[in-house]
Amino acid sequence: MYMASPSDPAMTDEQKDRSLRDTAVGFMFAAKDLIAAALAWLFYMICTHPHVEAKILDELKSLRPTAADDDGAPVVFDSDTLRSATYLHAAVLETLRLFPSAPFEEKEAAGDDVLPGGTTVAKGTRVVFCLYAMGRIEGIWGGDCREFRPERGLAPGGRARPEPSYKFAAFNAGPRSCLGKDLGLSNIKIAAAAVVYNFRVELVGGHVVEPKDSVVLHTKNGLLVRVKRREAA
Ligand code: HEM
Repeated sequence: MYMASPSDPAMTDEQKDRSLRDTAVGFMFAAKDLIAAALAWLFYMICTHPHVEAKILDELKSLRPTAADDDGAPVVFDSDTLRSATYLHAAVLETLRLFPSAPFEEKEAAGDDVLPGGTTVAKGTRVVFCLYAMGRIEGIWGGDCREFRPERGLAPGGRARPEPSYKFAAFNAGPRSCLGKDLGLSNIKIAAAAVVYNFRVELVGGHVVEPKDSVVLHTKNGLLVRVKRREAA
């Protein structure tokens, strides 16, 4: 698809090459860094919210694993099976709300415009906004916006309750939003489900976990954990 795109006839060959190169680099970063960062924060949340870990585990136990542990091999779940894991899905999105893997977003005004708050922006102005901060604004998420609460993303009865993309913008919104959203979420859930089901992950005592100031929201000092097989935990 990307070899055929962009199809804008006004683009020069050089611009097309550059667009293709940038997209390829984007895919590499997306597949590696954004998913890895999201997984680190998800496990930080799981370690610090044992009741969430218990709920994810209960949900996984209610599903049919893709590979059983008859021979002692770890149990895994595929993406089709995990489609009904709505609590795990909500926990991943809640993690991305508080710790968006891409914490900043940048836009350039295509023409003179006025932002909803009344600020005027002239054509060509670059506007940078911080998704990390947006996840912590009471006016957007309510008084408990700093709490990690997967239930926020669930309707009564446990069904997923999607938020508008302009409110939950971890995958960007509008025509340039993330093309790998479903694949990314699916990768995160497959990895998280396999680890949570088979292992107990505990933070190493005294290890300080805080965001690193960078274009991808990594943890500043990594995430030091102890991992134990569940039956031995
Ligand atoms: C947790 C995982 C991911 C997150 C949080 C994420 C987030 C984002 C964000 C915020 C953008 C907009 C960037 C910008 O405006 O400059 C974006 C764009 C994009 N993402 Fe992802 N992404 C993830 C995973 C993936 C994966 C796995 C792929 C592909 C395999 C992917 C492919 C892309 C592509 C191709 C774009 C550019 C779309 C365009 O400009 O038209 N992403 N992503």
